[in-house]
Amino acid sequence: MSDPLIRMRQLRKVYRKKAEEFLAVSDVSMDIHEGDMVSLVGPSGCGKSTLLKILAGLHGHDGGVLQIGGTGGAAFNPGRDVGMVFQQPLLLKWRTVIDNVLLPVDILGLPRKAAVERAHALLEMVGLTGFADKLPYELSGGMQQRAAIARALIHDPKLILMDEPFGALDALTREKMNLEMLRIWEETGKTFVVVTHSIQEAVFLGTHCAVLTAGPARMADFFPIELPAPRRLHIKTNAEFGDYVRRIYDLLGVE
Ligand SMILES: Nc1ncnc2c1ncn2[C@@H]1O[C@H](COP(=O)(O)OP(=O)(O)OP(=O)(O)O)[C@@H](O)[C@H]1O
Repeated sequence: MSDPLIRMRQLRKVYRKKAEEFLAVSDVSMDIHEGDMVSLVGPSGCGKSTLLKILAGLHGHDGGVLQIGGTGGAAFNPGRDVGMVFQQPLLLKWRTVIDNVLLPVDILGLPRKAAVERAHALLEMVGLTGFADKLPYELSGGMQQRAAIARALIHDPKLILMDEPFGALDALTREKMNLEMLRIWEETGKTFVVVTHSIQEAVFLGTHCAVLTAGPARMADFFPIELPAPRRLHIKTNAEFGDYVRRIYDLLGVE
């Protein structure tokens, strides 16, 4: 098998404030290969966002090993090689949808002409054809989040990090967005790491799942999810799906 895009071994992060120390992430070990869709699930405060911030290069780590980028390729540059999607779309309200999608291009100083073409193609891919010149307030919450996904892909990053991307959406829109996201993942072949509070969502989306626990912070398990592809909503009624969900409930100590 090829070298992983991301290798973590016993990764650890401590937040320090004056004399106080708080262990936010510990014992995180996993290999993430190109094209994987990894879901990170766990209770509030178990360090999911902290782990994403470490992968995004926004925080350092205090112990263990983190290697990103595999071997043979150019060095991994988080500014260029990571696309982020947050719980809120965080679109700039004075910029049109296409100009929001182009924001990373402007920030990174990349050539705009080719990027405009790519932005239109991405808007088509996320189902927003015809909305390029609208302002964010003219879009529904789900549509805004689609624009945020297009923005995360515009600079062709190697790694897409999503922090509770559908947490602010209603249940039905969230299920639709899960399907959309799987389609986008299949079309782009990119590597995704997705934080979720929802055990069902973690199982439905992931090729792999990392289960984190709090108090003390640690990784309880990391395992592949071998459910039929392409995933369709009805697999949620399969016994195998239920087995994965139960495994996570057991790891989290939920009766
Ligand atoms: N900058 C910081 N300084 C100090 N402590 C922090 C900081 N950021 C997070 N923490 C603490 O680290 C722990 C992990 O936080 P983190 O945001 O990574 O958890 P999470 O699993 O993403 O939580 P949630 O699901 O509620 O978003 C929490 O107890 C939090 O209070």
